[in-house]
Amino acid sequence: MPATTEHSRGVRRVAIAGLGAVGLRVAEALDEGLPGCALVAVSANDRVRAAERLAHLRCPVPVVPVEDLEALADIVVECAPAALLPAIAGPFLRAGKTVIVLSSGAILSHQELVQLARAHGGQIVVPTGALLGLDAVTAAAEGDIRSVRMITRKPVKGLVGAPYLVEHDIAIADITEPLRIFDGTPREAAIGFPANLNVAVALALAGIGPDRTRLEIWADPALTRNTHTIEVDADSASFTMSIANVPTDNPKTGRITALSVISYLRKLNAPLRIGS
Ligand SMILES: NC(=O)C1=CN([C@@H]2O[C@H](COP(=O)(O)OP(=O)(O)OC[C@H]3O[C@@H](n4cnc5c(N)ncnc54)[C@H](O)[C@@H]3O)[C@@H](O)[C@H]2O)C=CC1
Ligand SMILES: O=C([O-])CC(=O)C(=O)O
Repeated sequence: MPATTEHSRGVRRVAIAGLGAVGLRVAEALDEGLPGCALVAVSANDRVRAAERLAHLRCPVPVVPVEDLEALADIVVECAPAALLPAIAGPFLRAGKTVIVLSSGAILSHQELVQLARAHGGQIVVPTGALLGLDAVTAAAEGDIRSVRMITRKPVKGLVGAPYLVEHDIAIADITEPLRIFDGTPREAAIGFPANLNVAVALALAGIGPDRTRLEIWADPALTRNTHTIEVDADSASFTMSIANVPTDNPKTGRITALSVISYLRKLNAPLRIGS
């Protein structure tokens, strides 16, 4: 029997759960064509509106409830509100399939999903998303990382309404100077800023974990972009990296987030694959 090649593996059927800033952009890229991948279905909160948002695609796909996605697809891109992560990921992992998780903060409170993946041969993929350099951090983690620190600066409108601000009675709507609103760990931030700090949890999972990684969050009225700076000190290297994200229509989400998913899907079948 001939060896299986990339070419003969067939097309991977991709579903998208959540048709917001990330989901629609990924759907458009799949519709334009990513070699070896085909968009087969999406889930959305409002099915009529979702069908309208998909109407410009060359090949519109069905809009189905999240529980119906697994029967239709090999891979699901989770880009929905964080609370839906178990409902979206569970069926795919139980079937030994792949889940690309954007709401990475929710992984911390749903470790059972990692157990499910282990038990059934599935895989949870956390793409670099709105961050950068997770390849360097995971490489450094193969050695000894002494410290990881992240400083996030966001425009006010990217932070308003976060549960941490409400609970601690921190008003940022009228600030005129940058204000440090949080100094703690990604584990604490995942609870206090569920729609803002997925990147900090991804960094923590890549490096030294959600309790040893240090995180500061600043609200900055002069900023128009979400910016993240990472400082890593390891026995293999020290590095500092920064990214300033152009927001999408959703001020909490940078444009590069969807592009990170698209590049991951493109790499799945690429004859030359750059970056780990
Ligand atoms: N890992 C990373 O680097 C980043 C992660 N994120 C996270 O990714 C996720 C998606 O982000 P965005 O696309 O910006 O959010 P979004 O708010 O623009 O879109 C989420 C979509 O999910 C839909 N939805 C709500 N209930 C649903 C249901 N029951 N079934 C299916 N869909 C439902 C909403 O209608 C909305 O269209 C969020 O959790 C966000 O925090 C965002 C940016 C960066
Ligand atoms: O962390 C997130 O979920 C989003 C974010 O900061 C960004 O887009 O820059």
